Amino acid sequence: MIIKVLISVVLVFSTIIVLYLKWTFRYWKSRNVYVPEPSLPFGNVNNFMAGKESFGDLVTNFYNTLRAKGLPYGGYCFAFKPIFVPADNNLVQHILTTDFQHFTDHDPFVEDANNPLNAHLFALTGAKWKALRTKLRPLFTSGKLKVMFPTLVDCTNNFSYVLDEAIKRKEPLDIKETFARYTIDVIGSVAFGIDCNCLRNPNTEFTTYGKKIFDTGLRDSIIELIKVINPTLIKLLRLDVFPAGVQNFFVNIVKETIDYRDKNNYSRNDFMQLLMKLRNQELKVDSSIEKEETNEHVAFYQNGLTLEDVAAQAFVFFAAGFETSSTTLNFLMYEIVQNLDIQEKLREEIKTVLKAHDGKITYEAIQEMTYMDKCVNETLRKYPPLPVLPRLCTKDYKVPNSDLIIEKGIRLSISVYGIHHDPEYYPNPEKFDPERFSEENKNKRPPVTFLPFGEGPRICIGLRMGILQTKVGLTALLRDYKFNLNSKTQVPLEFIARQIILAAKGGIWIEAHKV
Ligand code: HEM
Repeated sequence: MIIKVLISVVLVFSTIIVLYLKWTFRYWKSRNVYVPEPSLPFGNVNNFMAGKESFGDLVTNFYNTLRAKGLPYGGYCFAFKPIFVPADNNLVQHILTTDFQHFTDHDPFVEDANNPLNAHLFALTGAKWKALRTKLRPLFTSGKLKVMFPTLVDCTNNFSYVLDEAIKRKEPLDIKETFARYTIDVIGSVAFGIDCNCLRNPNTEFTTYGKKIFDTGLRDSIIELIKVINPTLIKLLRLDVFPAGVQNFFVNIVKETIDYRDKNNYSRNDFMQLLMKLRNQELKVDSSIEKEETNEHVAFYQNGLTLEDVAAQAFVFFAAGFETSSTTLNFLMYEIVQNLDIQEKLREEIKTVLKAHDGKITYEAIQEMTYMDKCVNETLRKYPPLPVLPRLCTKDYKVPNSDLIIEKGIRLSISVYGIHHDPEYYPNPEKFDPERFSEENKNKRPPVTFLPFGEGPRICIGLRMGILQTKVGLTALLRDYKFNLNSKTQVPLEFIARQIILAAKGGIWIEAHKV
């Protein structure tokens, strides 16, 4: 009897879910917006949920379909939730910049005392985001970066340790691994004030937990699904957004660092010191910025950052900074081991510029390397580390030249990868051609067609730092070594399906030789 009742309850419950899903699948059709036919159980993301397709590929394919059909936008269904995808350049510009006040957030934010790391800049929403962004802005001025510059250069010293060892053993190198260890050394040092020394010792806790952040699997797809269905469920179900141990590791490191510096009156030129100043309210917010803010924001300024706020920001600098930059270096290397003429031209520029700076890698020398700038930009175009920009509609929005209203609460996916590979903006998009970024060619393209760092008020706050550490790493390497592609690398590349950040299947393997 009980079993019969249970079966009936399950049947009724499943029928309600199926009917509800089918009803939500009609969301876009009922508004005359193009949507590929959604199917049970997850609408248009069944392949993503099964790990067969990356989220980046999913959105890129959809963007390409919209462009092929000549449509300015379309929608897809992530289970219950309708997602909006703009494909028209003007509309993308409106969303990211002109009409930003309707799209201020990345994701709905879940405030949760059990997950203090959640309160980082990328995740925060509305007034809190704006207030914190204003507070953090002074940390990233070129003056501050110049002060941190010697740390970046110091971190390159250990490249030789890894490369010379590989040369001695006649072994190829998984270059992504080497670059990740370099960028962990840089960000660990500038964000946490800790000499991680990962290039010399690959088995530090920083490497383990750093990699864990991006070791995405089925668990992350499920968390993503729960976030899409209803983010507050994360809090209710007491789910940890980050893999086991990550939270404790980063919060404890920050506590220990702050305690040590406070007790020993010790200070360093790094982000941690600046964050500590914000905590103690020593770092003044620019008064012109303060005037722009509403009372709500000003009230938020009046409190310094809490220890958890500091931990969350140091964490996001680390998470957002190390994998993105090492990914850029990784794909840049992939291109220059196949285009040896470009590698040689880069090396020539490095030699010439460094000669004029007494052989030293200085901040000014890096700014003079214009060909390197083009190569880094072309890498970021062809391989944007974040292939999709997320946005949340925070205020109903009428799409220009259309009757469609994007309702508050609707999520958006902006296909950076799709735009960067759109032949209308970048003819022959699979060709690696740094000259696309000559001043003349840049000026020919419409705005918002180069989005590796996003755009508008929510643009990457660490943009200059990311570019700088990529260029410093590349300068040190090409000054001293030549590189070839090893046959272990899969050509053409395939991207790993479950990764949020673009990553090559099987890694990129290279052989190093002394110059
Ligand atoms: C090549 C390196 C990097 C790339 C490609 C990159 C890319 C991005 C992108 C695409 C966004 C989202 C922007 C948007 O929504 O419009 C972002 C946001 C962010 N990035 Fe980066 N990033 C890089 C390096 C860094 C570094 C070095 C740091 C810190 C030290 C950093 C910290 C952040 C933070 C805190 C945000 C959130 C900003 C906000 O929501 O206000 N990033 N980044």
